[in-house]
Amino acid sequence: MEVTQMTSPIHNYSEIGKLKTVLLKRPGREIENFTPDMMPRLLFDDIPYLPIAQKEHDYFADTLRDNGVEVLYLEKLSAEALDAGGEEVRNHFLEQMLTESGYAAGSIHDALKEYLGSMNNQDMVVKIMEGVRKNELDFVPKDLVSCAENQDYEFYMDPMPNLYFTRDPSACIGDGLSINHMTFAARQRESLFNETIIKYHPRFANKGIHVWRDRNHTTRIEGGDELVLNNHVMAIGVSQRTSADAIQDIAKNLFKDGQYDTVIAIKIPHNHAMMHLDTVFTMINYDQFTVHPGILGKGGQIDTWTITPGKNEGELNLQHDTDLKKVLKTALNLDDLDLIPTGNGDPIIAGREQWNDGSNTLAIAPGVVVTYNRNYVSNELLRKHGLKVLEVISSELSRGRGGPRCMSCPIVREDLKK
Ligand SMILES: NC(=[NH2+])NCCC[C@H](N)C(=O)O
Repeated sequence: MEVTQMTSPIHNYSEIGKLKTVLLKRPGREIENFTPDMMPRLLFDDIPYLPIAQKEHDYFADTLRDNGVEVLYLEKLSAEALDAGGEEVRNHFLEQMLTESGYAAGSIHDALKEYLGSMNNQDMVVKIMEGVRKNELDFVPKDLVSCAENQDYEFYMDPMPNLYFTRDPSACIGDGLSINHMTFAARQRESLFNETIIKYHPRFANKGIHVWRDRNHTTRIEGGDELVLNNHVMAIGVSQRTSADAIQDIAKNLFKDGQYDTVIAIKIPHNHAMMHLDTVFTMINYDQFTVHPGILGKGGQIDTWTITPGKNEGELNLQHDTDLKKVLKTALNLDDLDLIPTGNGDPIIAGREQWNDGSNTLAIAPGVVVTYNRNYVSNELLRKHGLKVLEVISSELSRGRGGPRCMSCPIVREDLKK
């Protein structure tokens, strides 16, 4: 099924088509603005060293630019969207952000509104991302609600250190996107930036972008689980971050309003190291994939459900199978395919390199992938399988538990030639 010409500002019909436009977020003070006891709740396993993390991220962005990719930044687009939307949009965004930060009304709400409201849009966006400490406000709690706040806690608004993982709050699928209700409170506010950009930024507003599923849901889905395998097949992880309900819900929408007719739900272990499908499985060429052996059972089996439209609208057919290769070959119409094991079959190396996102590759063209340099065993194996591997530096970036695919949200890719 051929894809329409690129009329929408979003055009993403595969995991491997030549990457033309991508959304990144440069790490800011938010990745240092927390203490060790906050790490579990903020989903971090260490506290990165900001200047080096920024240097590494700039290297990542330059690697993409050097390969013809237009790099957009979340923090810039968010401020530009508020500029374009005017005072009413800015006020609604700030009120929504304060509400989702726990302050819908009251004296603390008013103090935060005055503090953030005194800034221009760029400074306000950056400050919200960095977090707001109590000592930044000239505010003395007087009423019961504000006095009852935990006085020992440093923040009114938590930092948002996971923002540089732009993969997760939204996912571009075809000429639309999902704007995600995410799983943990630490990340749930993130997709408000994406929603604001799509609604009000001149590049995206009123351009016929289809929202396959918006953030106003209780069931959860994150972009690390959403893989666009081609122009009619998706793979979505049933994971720590994405529920089966949400998968069925977006599948119905994609089938009804899009050109997608197949969603392969892949059940992976529910844990922090493998929080998304793309930490253990990515598509890197027409018939090549990375896979972490740790998700495959003794005979290589894994639970998958191939979801297709049912007889009547809104109904779904599910076909369970445990042979991943067979499921992919059938759905993608491939005679054979190459599942390349992270760590080259060594269980210790596989565990180490998966932890540091050795499976989390970003394809910028068929057979051309960006990976973390630290995963040298997996990188060497990819080269032996004919991949062109562009390594980026990662000592500080990887402390957030995400790799090149996590740190990127493809917006435009060229259609596949075959
Ligand atoms: N697509 C991905 N694998 N994203 C990785 C996100 C890492 C982040 N610390 C979290 O736990 O959410």
